[in-house]
Amino acid sequence: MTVLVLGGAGYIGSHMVDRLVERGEEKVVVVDSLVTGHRAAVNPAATFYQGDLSDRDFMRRVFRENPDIDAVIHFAAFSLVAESMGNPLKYFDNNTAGMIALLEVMNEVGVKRIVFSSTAATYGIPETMPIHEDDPQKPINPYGESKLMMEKIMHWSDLAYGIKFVALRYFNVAGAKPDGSIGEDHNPETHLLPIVLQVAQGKRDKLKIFGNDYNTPDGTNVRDYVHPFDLADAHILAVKYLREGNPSNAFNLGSSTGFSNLQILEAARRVTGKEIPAEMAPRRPGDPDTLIAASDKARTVLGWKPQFDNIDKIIASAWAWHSTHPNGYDDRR
Ligand SMILES: NC(=O)c1ccc[n+]([C@@H]2O[C@H](COP(=O)([O-])OP(=O)(O)OC[C@H]3O[C@@H](n4cnc5c(N)ncnc54)[C@H](O)[C@@H]3O)[C@@H](O)[C@H]2O)c1
Ligand SMILES: O=c1ccn([C@@H]2O[C@H](COP(=O)(O)OP(=O)(O)O[C@H]3O[C@H](CO)[C@@H](O)[C@H](O)[C@H]3O)[C@@H](O)[C@H]2O)c(=O)[nH]1
Repeated sequence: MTVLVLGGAGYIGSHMVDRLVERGEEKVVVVDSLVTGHRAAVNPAATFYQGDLSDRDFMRRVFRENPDIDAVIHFAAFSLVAESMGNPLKYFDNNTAGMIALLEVMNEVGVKRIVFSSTAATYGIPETMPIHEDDPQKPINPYGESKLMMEKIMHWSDLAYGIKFVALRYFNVAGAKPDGSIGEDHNPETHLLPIVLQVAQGKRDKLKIFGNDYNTPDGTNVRDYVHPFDLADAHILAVKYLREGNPSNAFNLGSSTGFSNLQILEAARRVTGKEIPAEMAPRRPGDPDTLIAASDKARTVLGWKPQFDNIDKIIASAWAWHSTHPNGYDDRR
């Protein structure tokens, strides 16, 4: 059997590919346009194709050349909340329209299983915390809306074409392979933890904390952090779940513990031993106050057991990457 990983040169996708290759149970094929990803992040044991998943002819060729593909794991999307507020069509085009093109080709070639990156951003401003999978999904930014549309498209494609899906709604992803060989390298970087660690490295002067007047204990946003290896394990379990003939489903993936932006800063100071200067700044548009997952459904139904259950451990793994790769993959285009 072969698994096709879309977006496997990206931050989370590269950890997925690495995990699949090290597990050694199936062949791994990667498709990535490298629009935000890095060729060097892809484990060399995987077969790599550079191209855009919305290019139907290209995707037909990938499936033709790899006839044993029986499941697709789909990470390839744009994912920046703030950017999506200013340029929503970029998100509906790459994320939502990309999903339509992909499902068309999957249906044509008869591949009927897909595990896909959804997000906590589909819930918008939750009415209760922690967030359960059947809570209302009312996104407050175009990124979250683009992902919710992808979930709905998959629902109807299941009914019409029998393409079974698992939507994995990640909360905030942070950390890296603990040996420091792969990690997070976005340009521009907008995520909290890599920015905090770039300040620790001396690459930035200070952290700007976006808003301290939220309805949270210390006024800064609260988020739930999950490690990419734990996500990768959940994807492996989700593929198994679909191969066993189970129905389409959606699962939250988080630690069920919230950390405020100030708590992340304090933890990073503790782990790195660096001062990490910071200042308060205005709110960033599109940020909900608090996002914390109820993730017992993934534990019960999929048998998911996250290993990175401690924020210091997650931050230490990210620091292993940042401190040894001050310029990331060093392949700026
Ligand atoms: N990072 C997070 O905290 C987080 C949280 C929730 C959900 N997600 C989702 O997880 C997925 C991966 O996120 P990431 O942080 O690794 O992002 P990333 O930008 O590092 O990775 C995305 C990868 O997909 C590729 N790609 C994008 N559009 C493509 C296209 N049309 N065709 C082919 N390749 C394409 C990019 O080149 C990149 O390698 C995304 O779908 C994102 O929405 C991320
Ligand atoms: O320089 C910075 C960067 C971020 N933040 C704050 O840090 C928190 C986390 O922000 P960020 O790391 O950008 O993640 P989110 O915007 O919460 O979004 C991430 O987590 C979501 C799920 O919760 C996913 O859907 C998105 O794809 C992913 O980017 C937010 O309160 C930000 O305002 C700062 O204060 N200063």
